[in-house]
Amino acid sequence: ARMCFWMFTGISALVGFLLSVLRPYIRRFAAGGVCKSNARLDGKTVLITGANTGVGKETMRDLARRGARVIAACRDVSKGEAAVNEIRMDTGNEQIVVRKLDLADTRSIREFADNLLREEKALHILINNAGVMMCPYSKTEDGFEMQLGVNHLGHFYLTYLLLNLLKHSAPARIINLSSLAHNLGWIKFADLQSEKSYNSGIAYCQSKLANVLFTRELARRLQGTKVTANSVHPGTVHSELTRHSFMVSLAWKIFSVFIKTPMEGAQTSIYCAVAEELESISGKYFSDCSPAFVAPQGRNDETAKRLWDISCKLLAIKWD
Ligand SMILES: NC(=O)c1ccc[n+]([C@@H]2O[C@H](COP(=O)([O-])OP(=O)(O)OC[C@H]3O[C@@H](n4cnc5c(N)ncnc54)[C@H](OP(=O)(O)O)[C@@H]3O)[C@@H](O)[C@H]2O)c1
Repeated sequence: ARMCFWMFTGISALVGFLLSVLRPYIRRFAAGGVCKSNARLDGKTVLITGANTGVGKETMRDLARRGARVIAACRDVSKGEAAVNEIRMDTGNEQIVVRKLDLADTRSIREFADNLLREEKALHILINNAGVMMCPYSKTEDGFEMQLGVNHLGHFYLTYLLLNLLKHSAPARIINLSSLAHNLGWIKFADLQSEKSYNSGIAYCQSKLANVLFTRELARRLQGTKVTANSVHPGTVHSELTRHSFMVSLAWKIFSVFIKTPMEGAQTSIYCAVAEELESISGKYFSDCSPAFVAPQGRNDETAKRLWDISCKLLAIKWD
């Protein structure tokens, strides 16, 4: 027992020492790609969902610095106001507004879109960023499983309602926050809403795969419109996303040296929003500001079309 104790202590000390020496190098590696574009966004309007915290907030900070008018769509307006006030002070940009949007309620999405269409003359960049991960089983106001409902169906519906404005404002860009987790996902057509069995991890991966498939099919349908659609993996990022899973939250803390800050995590969204070389690139999936590997199930056009049709049916919309 004494030998085990000393071995454990020795190995821990060695690992601790190595980590402290290597920390700056690991951090540089973990930070990933950086958006190098200096493009300005004066006169452009950007909408970011879930902009009050995490990746969305840092994306807002950067795009506000570039002069954009930013609409921060948040389900909790007071949290949104706090984030926006901080960013107004930080960037000097006074053209940032908060609007209420609950993606777990199609009535809220409709109200949000109606107001936006009344108030805004143009929309150049839509960033479907909000997300929920591994929450206990629950349903949205419309009875959809929460992760599918918020991460996929909510953004699908929002995009549908705002698409004409984006087309009128073209060139315009749509950016959907997906995840590396899409690799582990599959679309459970026989039990899309996880009514027969629910696993919070499987449901999250399914919703993130749905983001990739939606982007793919949307890009195909948008050909020739000068509206592009791409999806993004922000990296593994310190944020509030892990709030529902103690184990994931613990893992994030233990491996924190490998995990991006929200500003590092925002780089790929920012890149997709502003990079000049992406003006006509559509239907791709990006990570670390570069095109990245898409799992075979995320490249399946049949699945993408089937998911599209089912999403329209669930939302009772006709989107040809
Ligand atoms: N963090 C990562 O490691 C990671 C990795 C891969 C992909 N992603 C993706 O990146 C995106 C941003 O995640 P994050 O890390 O920044 O997470 P976060 O800090 O938890 O932020 C998520 C945002 O979504 C909002 N939201 C949740 N449910 C909503 C609803 N029903 N209606 C409207 N807004 C809602 C949250 O609002 P409240 O503050 O009011 O809850 C919050 O503003 C997500 O789509 C996530 O899946 C993150």
